Amino acid sequence: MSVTPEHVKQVLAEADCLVPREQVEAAMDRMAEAITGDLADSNPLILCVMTGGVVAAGHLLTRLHFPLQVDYLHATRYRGALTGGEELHWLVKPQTSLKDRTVLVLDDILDEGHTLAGILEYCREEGAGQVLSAALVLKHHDRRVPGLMVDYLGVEVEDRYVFGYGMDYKEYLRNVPGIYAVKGC
Ligand SMILES: O=P(O)(O)OC[C@H]1O[C@H](OP(=O)(O)OP(=O)(O)O)[C@H](O)[C@@H]1O
Ligand code: HPA
Repeated sequence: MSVTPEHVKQVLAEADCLVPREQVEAAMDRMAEAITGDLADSNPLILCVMTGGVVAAGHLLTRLHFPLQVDYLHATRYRGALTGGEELHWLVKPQTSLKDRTVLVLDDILDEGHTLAGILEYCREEGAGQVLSAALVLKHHDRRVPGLMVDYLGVEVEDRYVFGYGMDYKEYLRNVPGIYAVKGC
């Protein structure tokens, strides 16, 4: 089926809500508290992983009340599809130097982890002093890159294709204020 606005509306209407808005907001409160406890005195650079990370970043940043800088990168392996390819495509690299910085990589979802693994490797190669990571959502399955986990996590979801709070369904539905699973996926 082609992706028309009508199709997108139907996908949303038929989707299952896995995590309602209030629970996502509460999870972000907890993440912000943990990040503040660890990083408030480290002048961190927060790296938003575009495009999916933009919503989590927007919500989380206003909960962090200490000096920090923000930059972004765009690395993608799904490129609008529901399954990811092998290769990580770097579309934009951060403009701020990572050398000796405490870097916090912030993304919407940790799924199989190839995206995050590639980004963490890049940050270390660029000379970051400390590299930490945060994801709003962790998908529960056993296909993740062995040993990979984020330092700060919002919520866990079952092994289904999810959208909302930055996560897309065929590049749509990132703006949905809740975490939903596509019917049948
Ligand atoms: O853990 P993984 O299986 O590697 O998947 C997680 C990544 O996939 C999504 O990005 P995507 O490539 O879809 O790009 P987008 O953010 O522009 O949608 C998501 O935003 C994460 O960055
Ligand atoms: O379930 C997902 N939804 C949206 N984007 C994603 N990127 C990896 N997994 C997912």
